[in-house]
Amino acid sequence: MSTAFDPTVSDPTVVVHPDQDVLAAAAAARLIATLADVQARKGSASVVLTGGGMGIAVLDQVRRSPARDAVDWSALDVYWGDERFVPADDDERNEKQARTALLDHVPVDEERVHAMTASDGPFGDDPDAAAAAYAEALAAAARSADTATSAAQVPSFDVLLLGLGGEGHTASLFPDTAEVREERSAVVPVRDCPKPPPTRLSLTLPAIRAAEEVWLLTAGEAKADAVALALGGADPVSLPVAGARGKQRTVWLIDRAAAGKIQPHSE
Ligand SMILES: O=C1O[C@H](COP(=O)(O)O)[C@@H](O)[C@H](O)[C@H]1O
Repeated sequence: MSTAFDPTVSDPTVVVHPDQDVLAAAAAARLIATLADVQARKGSASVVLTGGGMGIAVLDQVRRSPARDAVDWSALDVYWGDERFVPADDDERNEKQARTALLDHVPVDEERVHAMTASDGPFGDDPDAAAAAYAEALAAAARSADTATSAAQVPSFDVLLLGLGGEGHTASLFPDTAEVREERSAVVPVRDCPKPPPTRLSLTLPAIRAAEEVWLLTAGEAKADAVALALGGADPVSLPVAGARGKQRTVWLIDRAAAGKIQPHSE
């Protein structure tokens, strides 16, 4: 699997901030401005949220920003790129963390908050059924969008946020797995994950690549090897984050420590 010379996705841009606090504040400002711009243009916007330390720190900064109500929260569709398949009130759940950091504090339309099902939800402890249900919800949203073709499996998300692990996972796509090779489904169940909790749900790389803008958010020296390898053109099967690209923009928003091993020619 490769993204080299793929005309349907964008080349990465890298923005390096001095430290993780500046990064979180700057990414929050960028997110507010981008969603407000999209809403001015189209009337509504969509965002795909991520879990992980930096993803949640950015939402926390959006909540704290005096500019946060530049976004019309009632005209925003909220999705997730991955979810830990645990009970709804488990602190590990990405949805719960996002609600605590931001969504519980802004007037989102709950009908437009599209969380992945929890393990105590309507499908019980069945990640296959939960993944299939999320895929169907995405396909239905794509069918109802003015700009989508009837064949679209997912909406053209306006902004899709991702984090990454030191071994190169992104969303819940881990290296050298069947899930990272998945070409047909938009959403997959993921079992036996090397990072706990072991069972998760994840968008696939083709679903991620349907986004207009993909933003990779990460900080710290522990991520520096993965960042450098991804920007150096690694194979997405062995380094999933290397395959995360947006149609219009792919932006790496990182701190100096995470940028420490980037080779000059790989930006
Ligand atoms: O488990 C997860 O981890 C990644 C990265 O998180 P980080 O805390 O190491 O930055 C995140 O992107 C993903 O959404 C989450 O489920």
